Amino acid sequence: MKAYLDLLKDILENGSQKGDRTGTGTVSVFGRQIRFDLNEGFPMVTTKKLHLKSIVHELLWFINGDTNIKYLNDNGVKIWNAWADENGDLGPVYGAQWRNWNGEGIDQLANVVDQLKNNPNNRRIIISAWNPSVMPDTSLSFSENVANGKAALPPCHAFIQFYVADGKLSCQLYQRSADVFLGVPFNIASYALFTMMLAQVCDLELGEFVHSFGDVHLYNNHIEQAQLQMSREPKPLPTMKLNPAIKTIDGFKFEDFELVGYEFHPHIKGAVSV
Ligand SMILES: Nc1nc(=O)c2c([nH]1)NC[C@@H]1CN(c3ccc(C(=O)N[C@@H](CCC(=O)O)C(=O)O)cc3)CN21
Ligand SMILES: O=c1ccn([C@H]2C[C@H](O)[C@@H](COP(=O)(O)O)O2)c(=O)[nH]1
Repeated sequence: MKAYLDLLKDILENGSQKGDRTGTGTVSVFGRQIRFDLNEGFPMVTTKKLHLKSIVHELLWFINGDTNIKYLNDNGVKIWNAWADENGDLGPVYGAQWRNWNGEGIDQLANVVDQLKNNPNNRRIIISAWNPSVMPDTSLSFSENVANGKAALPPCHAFIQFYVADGKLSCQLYQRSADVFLGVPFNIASYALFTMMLAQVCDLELGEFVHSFGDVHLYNNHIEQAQLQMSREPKPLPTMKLNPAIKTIDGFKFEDFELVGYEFHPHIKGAVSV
């Protein structure tokens, strides 16, 4: 995970101080890209312990088209609680856009599976979570926006393209806004896993996960945590095993994933800016 540590260093060395919506303030750079060959191990950050359970449940929750935190909370995952309304709703966030874009019955994920299987040379194999018609009004609260049919937060990982060459599946994500200490380690593992799941159900080998960033920032209250990570030696990457019996993208359950050989340095706490 040298690419991740290099990104932290780049932000600390080249970043500008920038205010932000949450009021915390960040050190920020614009326009960066990191890439991971998925044949070289599963890209889990090793310089702090990552909570894979939250990552897997969140991904299954997106795939289910779910936008209420109940499923996450029932499985002990609290990472979306701060933005949900009193009923647990987040409005039309990722799951809604992936499986039922704009409420129009457009299932982008099913279309991706179909194209990967039947038309892999296609240059239009895309999922867009970005939907201008559900952008929140930032002068209102999260729950007021949800009540108005808007998303509590606009998507950060917004645009995903898949690519097949030589029988290998690659994925590129455009992330418009990236919390490099808390969100990015989750996002890398999540999209690596998503690519592996799609490769399995579409009978493809693994290619790369390419992660492109817009505003990639370190919150000012995460600087010491980032420096501690940079002082640590990365460990070899683990291997992710998927239950080979699963042949549909909707067929995966939590028990179908096994991470083997994850070596890590101790967890590092950091407050999330809401
Ligand atoms: N400021 C901010 N950063 C984010 O990364 C982020 C948001 N907001 N809002 C929407 C989602 C929610 N995400 C989150 C929220 C919290 C954690 C977090 O607290 N992580 C801790 C605990 C992990 C756990 O409980 O499983 C960590 O140490 O990684 C991670 C991702 C990613 N997104
Ligand atoms: O998957 C995610 C979701 C969110 N983030 C971060 C990026 C920003 O720090 C905040 C969102 O705030 P905006 O003002 O809407 O940009 O959440 C992430 O890194 N990964």
